[in-house]
Amino acid sequence: MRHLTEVPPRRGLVIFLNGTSSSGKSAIATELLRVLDEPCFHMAVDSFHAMRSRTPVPPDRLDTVLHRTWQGFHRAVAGMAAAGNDVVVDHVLSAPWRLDDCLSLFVPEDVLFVGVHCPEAELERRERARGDRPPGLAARQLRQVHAHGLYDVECDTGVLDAPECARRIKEFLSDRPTPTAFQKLRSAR
Ligand SMILES: Nc1ncnc2c1ncn2[C@@H]1O[C@H](COP(=O)(O)OP(=O)(O)OP(=O)(O)O)[C@@H](O)[C@H]1O
Repeated sequence: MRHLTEVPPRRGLVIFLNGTSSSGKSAIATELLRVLDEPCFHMAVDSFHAMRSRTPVPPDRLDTVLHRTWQGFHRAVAGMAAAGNDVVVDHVLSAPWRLDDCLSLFVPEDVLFVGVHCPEAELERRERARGDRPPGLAARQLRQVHAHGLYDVECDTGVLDAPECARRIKEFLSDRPTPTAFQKLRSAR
């Protein structure tokens, strides 16, 4: 490897997968990384929580610690894209401030906003089968996660498998219309 003194400027693409827990975001992200032509990073909110030390947090500080983790995750995604890296974001927009924060940080024309849907009964079935998520978590998130009501692309993982969702997202990328969903959502604020 040569040590470069200059790297050509580039703005990274952000493929933003939003859906409840167990909706299939990670499975789609894994497929996207397999099929996309450019080097690409899967950035999942779960992996940011997993990076935190296991030191017990006093209950009265927990909300602050969690909010800093989410805010740091959003800024890390924006930073990777600003350095020219393509990113697949795997996130749960289960509170309105999370979308507002992302809208204020990401370059809106560079975001492909993907709604990952799954019927509630199937979410409950997956939760039981996985056994590593609290029962009812996805159902509790369902109402808020898609409340903003606007995407560039939507997938129903109750019908399509992850490779097919990834194929459709990749196909959409080849001829992306503007304004993007992020541009529309930002101008509506
Ligand atoms: N399209 C699909 N069809 C059927 N099962 C799927 C599909 N996508 C994912 N699954 C299964 O659903 C479970 C959850 O998938 P995955 O981990 O991708 O979801 P997630 O949205 O990333 O969840 P979390 O946010 O809780 O990490 C896994 O057991 C996975 O095998």
